Amino acid sequence: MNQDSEQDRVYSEQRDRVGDFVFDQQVARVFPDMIRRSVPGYATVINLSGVLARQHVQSNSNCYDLGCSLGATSLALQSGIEANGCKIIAVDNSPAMLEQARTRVPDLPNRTPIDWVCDDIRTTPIENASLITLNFTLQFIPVEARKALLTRIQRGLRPGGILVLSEKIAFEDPQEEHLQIEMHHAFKRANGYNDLEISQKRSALENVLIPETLAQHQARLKQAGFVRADIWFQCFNFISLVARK
Ligand SMILES: Nc1ncnc2c1ncn2[C@@H]1O[C@H](C[S@+](CC[C@H]([NH3+])C(=O)[O-])CC(=O)[O-])[C@@H](O)[C@H]1O
Ligand SMILES: O=C(O)C(=O)Cc1ccccc1
Repeated sequence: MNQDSEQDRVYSEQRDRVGDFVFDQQVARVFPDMIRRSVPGYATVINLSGVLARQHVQSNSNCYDLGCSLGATSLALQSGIEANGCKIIAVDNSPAMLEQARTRVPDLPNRTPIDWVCDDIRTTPIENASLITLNFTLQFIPVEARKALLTRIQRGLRPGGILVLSEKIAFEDPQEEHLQIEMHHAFKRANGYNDLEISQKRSALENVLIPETLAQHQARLKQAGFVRADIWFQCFNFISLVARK
């Protein structure tokens, strides 16, 4: 079990009706354990976001962590940033998540400051950015709103700026889709989730987390004005892309 959170048992009891997944207090309390046991490669993607920050963050610029949850990515960015005069703006619209993020992450002197903002990433202002992360967040935005958000992100980036986009993806080939999902479920089982937990959470996420294919992501990033978008990480049906302005 993760040292800094309770064990995730949210879907362990049989439910008559499984409602839509929400980022409420019950989820916020167990979130580090839930995401570590559910997303293959999560720690790698988050830690390496810090390496990309070291490489790309420009002095006197902003970094945005969109859908920051408890602030894991913001902390990695803070450790990675070497440039001076920067600010990290961590945005999430779940009050339960942000409340915990604010208490968990200490305000350290001589480090890039983190502003915690409770807001909808579809409308929050984005400006003077050299690095923006969407780590496992775009998948929760309604599909029809994704292009407008990516376009605003592209416009908020400085020349040379990057977007780190990490997502659960779908596959065009139904056989590959099936094999990847089976491997993901095997990963969850290996991490102690039972079949009831896996299937109830799957139902809860069905209308809430909408994965798209790599081709759909890359085409839309181009439409939003990014010059290229390259995969730098994949584990089963989870990927991370770096998109360049
Ligand atoms: N419209 C929205 N506006 C703001 N926040 C939103 C919105 N929709 C969803 N969220 C927020 O996006 C986050 C997604 S979790 C990100 C993990 C994190 N990046 C991490 O590095 O640990 C991923 C997951 O749970 O799989 C949640 O905190 C939501 O409240
Ligand atoms: O659990 C899953 O199947 C996921 O796709 C990842 C996830 C992790 C944490 C909250 C919601 C979804």
